[in-house]
Amino acid sequence: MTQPVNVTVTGAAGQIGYALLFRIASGQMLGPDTPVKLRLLEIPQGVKAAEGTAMELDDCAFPLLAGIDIFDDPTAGFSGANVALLVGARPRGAGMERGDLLEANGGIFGPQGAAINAGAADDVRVLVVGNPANTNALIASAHAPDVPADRFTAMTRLDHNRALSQLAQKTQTPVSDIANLTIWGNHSATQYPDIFHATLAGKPAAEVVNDQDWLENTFIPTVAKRGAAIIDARGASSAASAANAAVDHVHDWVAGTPDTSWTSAAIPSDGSYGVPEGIISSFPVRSTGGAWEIVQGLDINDFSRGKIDASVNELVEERDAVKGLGLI
Ligand SMILES: NC(=O)C1=CN([C@@H]2O[C@H](COP(=O)(O)OP(=O)(O)OC[C@H]3O[C@@H](n4cnc5c(N)ncnc54)[C@H](O)[C@@H]3O)[C@@H](O)[C@H]2O)C=CC1
Ligand SMILES: O=C([O-])CC(=O)C(=O)O
Repeated sequence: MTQPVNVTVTGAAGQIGYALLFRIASGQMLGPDTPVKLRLLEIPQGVKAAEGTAMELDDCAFPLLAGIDIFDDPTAGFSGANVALLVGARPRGAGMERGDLLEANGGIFGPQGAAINAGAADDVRVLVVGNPANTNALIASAHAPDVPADRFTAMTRLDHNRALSQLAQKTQTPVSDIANLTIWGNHSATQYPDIFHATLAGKPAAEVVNDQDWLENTFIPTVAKRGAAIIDARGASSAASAANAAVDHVHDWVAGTPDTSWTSAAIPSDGSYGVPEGIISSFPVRSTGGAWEIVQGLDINDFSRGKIDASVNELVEERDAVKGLGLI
């Protein structure tokens, strides 16, 4: 039997945790031949609910689930972690400014980065889901100097999947026939879903769509503001779709992306496409050999350039803000 993979999930008692843990334990994230040991990390008030979720996980009798441990201490929770899913975060409260939110999350992601640095496995791969995800990932990475920076990523796969569905519906194309869509920038309303390199059954998507008004005034805002639309409709933020995207992200990171298409993930910039080095920005990415690579050599038209720059500028502002607060 293969050695179990240790998967630490923070915010395990939250709504994404509830949708995510069962998918991981069933083998959908790491494949049908890989046993997993779950390490659930919560704040003390969340431990009892996490215990309840663990009871339900037991009750599924998943053949691949090799154990569940629950922690309220990050150092213990990340000890030996091969995969770390950082879901728990401080939500924006009434009257909270962006600086307050960044500071509150710095208090979570700084210590978690340090705990990953201290005790995670050498091959640890980190996905930050908790918002503001890109900057939280930057904070965690800054506190983990011994872990290669490219192991810290943030989730824009939900945005990518939302964009796939919107384009599929507009063009009456099966999702499986769409390739090479990209989300650029921040997981925020400034993100840029880019169809200019996408293909629909091999045909250029922008030519098939041939509707700049739809692109600018329907597609981009629908994808970028989908999170708020879900909150408005459901009375709670996206949970099952966020969990699904986390499963997709880690699955592709570990197993590799198919040759037929790239995907989107927020990873540390190497300066590609004019994105300042070190910023954790969403790019077109492929995974080979267990590492993300930015797809190179794409022509960026003026429309895309403006949109990418706007979102990247927001990331630069967030980085400067957390630097100013002494969080990185
Ligand atoms: N990147 C993305 O695409 C998406 C990100 N999100 C974000 O994911 C995060 C989680 O969302 P939900 O599960 O709906 O929230 P939730 O409020 O239902 O659950 C969050 C859980 O995290 C726990 N928690 C808080 N601080 C913690 C800490 N320091 N250590 C461990 N656990 C901690 C809380 O006790 C709670 O159980 C939010 O920040 C949300 O904005 C949500 C959807 C999509
Ligand atoms: O704003 C939120 O908490 C939810 C979110 O990130 C999304 O659905 O994209």
